[in-house]
Amino acid sequence: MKLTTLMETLHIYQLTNSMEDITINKLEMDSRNIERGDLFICIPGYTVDGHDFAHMAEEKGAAAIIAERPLPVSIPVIVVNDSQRAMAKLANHFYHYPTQHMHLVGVTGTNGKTTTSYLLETIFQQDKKKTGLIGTIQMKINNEAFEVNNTTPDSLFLQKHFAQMVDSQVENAVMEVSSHALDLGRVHGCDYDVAVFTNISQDHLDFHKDMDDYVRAKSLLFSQLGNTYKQTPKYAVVNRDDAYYQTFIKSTAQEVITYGIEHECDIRAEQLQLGAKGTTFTLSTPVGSVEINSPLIGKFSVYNILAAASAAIVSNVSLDTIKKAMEQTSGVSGRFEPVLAGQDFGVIVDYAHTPDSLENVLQTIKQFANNKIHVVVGCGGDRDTTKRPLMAKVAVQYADNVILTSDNPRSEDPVSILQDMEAGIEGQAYQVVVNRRDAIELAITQASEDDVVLIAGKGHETYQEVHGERSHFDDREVARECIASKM
Ligand SMILES: CC(=O)N[C@H]1[C@@H](OP(=O)(O)OP(=O)(O)OC[C@H]2O[C@@H](n3ccc(=O)[nH]c3=O)[C@H](O)[C@@H]2O)O[C@H](CO)[C@@H](O)[C@@H]1O[C@H](C)C(=O)N[C@@H](C)C(=O)N[C@H](CCC(=O)O)C(=O)O
Ligand SMILES: Nc1ncnc2c1ncn2[C@@H]1O[C@H](COP(=O)(O)OP(=O)(O)OP(=O)(O)O)[C@@H](O)[C@H]1O
Ligand SMILES: N[C@H](CCC[C@H](N)C(=O)O)C(=O)O
Ligand SMILES: [Mg+2]
Repeated sequence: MKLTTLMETLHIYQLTNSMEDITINKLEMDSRNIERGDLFICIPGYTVDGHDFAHMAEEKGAAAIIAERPLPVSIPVIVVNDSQRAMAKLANHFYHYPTQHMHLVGVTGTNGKTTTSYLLETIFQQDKKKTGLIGTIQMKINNEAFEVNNTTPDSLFLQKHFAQMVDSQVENAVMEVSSHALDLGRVHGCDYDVAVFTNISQDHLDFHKDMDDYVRAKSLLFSQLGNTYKQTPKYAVVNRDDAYYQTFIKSTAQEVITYGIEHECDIRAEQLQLGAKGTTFTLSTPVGSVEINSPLIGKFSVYNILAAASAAIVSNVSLDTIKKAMEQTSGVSGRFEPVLAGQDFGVIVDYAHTPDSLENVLQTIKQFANNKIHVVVGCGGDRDTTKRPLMAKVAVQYADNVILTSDNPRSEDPVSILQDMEAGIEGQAYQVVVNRRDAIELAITQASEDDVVLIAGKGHETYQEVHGERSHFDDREVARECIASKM
């Protein structure tokens, strides 16, 4: 694309050199990936400043640079106030506004985004749609999976892959929208048709200054809904049972659909029966009622089903299709995933890494457990430190045998993370085993018939990051190995 054409989307900028006759090969925010003819966008990051790599980009053949200040290079520099924001607009323009050509659902909230997104993808596939999905575990285009580094990647990645989805005839896409992404403008220009709110509880207070700031960031998905190009109806899908529901409703000028269990709302789960092997309820909606028999377990799973079903209903999917999809799905990788290796006790791997999700999962296990509950849990390093004592407190409140261990300590000292966790425990018994494999092994060794071992925090993850080094680690694999050596 001609640089002059690309720049039509930016209205306020200064230019240090003529940009006539420059053709842009692709947009790039990382100097290490620059190829001849690319437009390099300098982003001031949390670790380094992209402006410091302008020389490298020039040497590698960049045709021009977007920056927040003039730079000593000989290629044209286009100076903007906010290069993240400019990048989102340029990426959208460069890839021809791909989200205008699909039905796009964004899911935000503290817990349940990944699960709700997968449930919705299953419903859309049951509805015979070509689908796209972007989230914590991976990106999917129809049934092909691709790796992602963030739950909600940067705008360049997003628009590029939305364009790939358009090329693959994707009709319906669903994505998780993290509070970081909303705050950093990664999703500016994404033309959502439906915004879904799951719930709010404490997380990410390292990044956001307090809960109000965190909720404000999440609510941007709703305030920005319809703030785009496609003139189609937009819907805000809101959990009526969450304490913050009003904030999300008031943030949007679009049509609101509420869902829930406890309160009067548009889409509701009635005659709810929570069982150890699955859940049954009547999905009561403005377009009729249908009975759902889901293999998913726990009240929190019902909320995820309701969120997905509500988004599907406003996306014109029939109740019959929703029912079929919800009865066939076997759940999401690493979310309340049982490890079945012939043992006479239960082992569950779950991605609970917040106080609220840990409490939900332990409450669910407690409801059905016939014997002792063991929990192996840690907290991530370089993340919200205030959730550490709270997670430990929840663990001792519900479990009979608590083993505190390492999650992904990242750059932090594993022992000091554990000390932060221990500060939340007053008087109750617990064990500390720094090495995660040893901790899992201990729990499995100590488990007796009909006990349940919950291995929390890492779910689908297939690595562990200790002292900044990543190595292969999969809770499910380790659990299987420990069960095998016990038998
Ligand atoms: C705090 C944060 O969000 N960081 C994100 C940010 O990284 P950063 O600011 O450290 O980037 P940086 O390394 O300083 O680099 C700045 C710029 O210089 C460029 N650069 C750098 C080196 C070089 O040699 N040349 C060069 O051009 C980089 O490409 C970049 O454009 O930009 C990166 C690229 O987009 C992100 O991958 C990275 O996410 C990191 C991995 C991260 O951990 N983010 C978490 C906090 C996050 O965003 N989580 C949310 C929510 C998770 C959930 O609850 O589900 C998510 O959406 O994933
Ligand atoms: N609706 C819910 N309410 C509370 N807890 C939930 C809910 N759904 C799932 N959980 C718990 O939270 C964990 C994470 O679920 P999920 O991956 O779906 O959430 P997420 O919002 O995508 O998380 P992340 O922010 O890490 O991407 C699950 O393993 C489970 O323990
Ligand atoms: N999206 C979350 C995932 C946390 C998962 C946990 N295993 C950890 O590494 O802290 C985060 O980046 O904070
Ligand atoms: Mg997720």
